[in-house]
Amino acid sequence: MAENKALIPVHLLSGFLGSGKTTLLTNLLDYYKGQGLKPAVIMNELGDINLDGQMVDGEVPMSEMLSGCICCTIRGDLSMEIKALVDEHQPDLIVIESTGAANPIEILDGVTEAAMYCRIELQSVITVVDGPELLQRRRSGKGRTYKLMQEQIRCATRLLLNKADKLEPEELVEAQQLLRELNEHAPIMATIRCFVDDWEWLASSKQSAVSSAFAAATAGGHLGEFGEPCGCKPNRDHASAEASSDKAEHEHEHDHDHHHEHHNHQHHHHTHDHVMVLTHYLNGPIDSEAFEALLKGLPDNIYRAKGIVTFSDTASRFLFQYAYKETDFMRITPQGDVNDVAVFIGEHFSKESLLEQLIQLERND
Ligand SMILES: Nc1nc2c(ncn2[C@@H]2O[C@H](COP(=O)(O)OP(=O)(O)OP(=O)(O)O)[C@@H](O)[C@H]2O)c(=O)[nH]1
Repeated sequence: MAENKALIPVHLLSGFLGSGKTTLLTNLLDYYKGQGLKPAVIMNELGDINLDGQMVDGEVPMSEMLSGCICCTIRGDLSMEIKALVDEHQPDLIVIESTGAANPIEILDGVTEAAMYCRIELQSVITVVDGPELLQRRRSGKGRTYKLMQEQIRCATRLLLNKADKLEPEELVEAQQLLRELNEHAPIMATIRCFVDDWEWLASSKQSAVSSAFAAATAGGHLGEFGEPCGCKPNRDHASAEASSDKAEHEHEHDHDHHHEHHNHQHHHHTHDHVMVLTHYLNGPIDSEAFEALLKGLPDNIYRAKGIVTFSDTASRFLFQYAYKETDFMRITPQGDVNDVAVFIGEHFSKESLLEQLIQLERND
């Protein structure tokens, strides 16, 4: 009988841009599949392409929520996506990877709403913390990004202190102490590439994650009325020439301020001027050295980039990742029909000058 069926656990992966959420997701999926379980995934991207989805096994049922942030602009769709996944695939569990700019407290609303339509239960909010970046942001002052990182930490029922390979022992202790100050309850594990010895520990959570995350986030008056607004800017800039007319439309659509009605709350104001996204479709192969030089020369306020590129000097295609000055290239054969594309995420950077550099790169080949 339906009433006796166990609830489907939902795990929410949170953490700032480039902290390691997709790395964790692929590890977690391997673990679940090894256990003979059938996971399903919801991936959310600010841009209109899901590059991270390329990292996920094609057999895993996946719902892609693009061009917006599930904590605000497309939050209303989240519960419907969860219901559709459950109805269509009957997964044993669902993992949601939010955008790095999302405030998880807002997503919890979407998940609780979904619980009204299908038998699911939020079991954990796992926040992946980029250790070096957290310390760097703490030292350099109290910007909005740092505030958002703090909120993501406060909401967690489990904390992964990731990129431990880039921390000195005393920095590791400092970061652990900071996490403990921000979140008294969530167990903390230091990781390299989000590798966890005990996956059972990571995915299980005795208390109801919704109530503990809400409680942690609102404890001691840390949050304002709703906490820090998310850092996402849903304004997609399609830099390709073909998309330029589209672009004006998107800017018109999204540049005004958004007001959202929250359950049991008054209006909340998302300013949406924090994180910017530039998506540029490349019109052909580019020179690998020139591209690496471009990435190397990116200004500090572009902290994340990713994409798929074809180099004129090598045969295969590459998935590239850039996070806080570190670059990774991985040879791939993309699933489906995927264009060469580069996505840049940062704060208040000049899209025009970056676009100029990209066009120059295309011209030179
Ligand atoms: N040095 C180091 N690099 C890591 C570690 N974990 C992940 N990375 C790298 O950091 C980059 C970002 O990792 P992702 O897993 O894509 O991060 P993400 O949080 O999903 O990024 P967004 O989707 O942009 O928010 C990739 O190049 C990873 O290979 C780590 O522990 N140490």
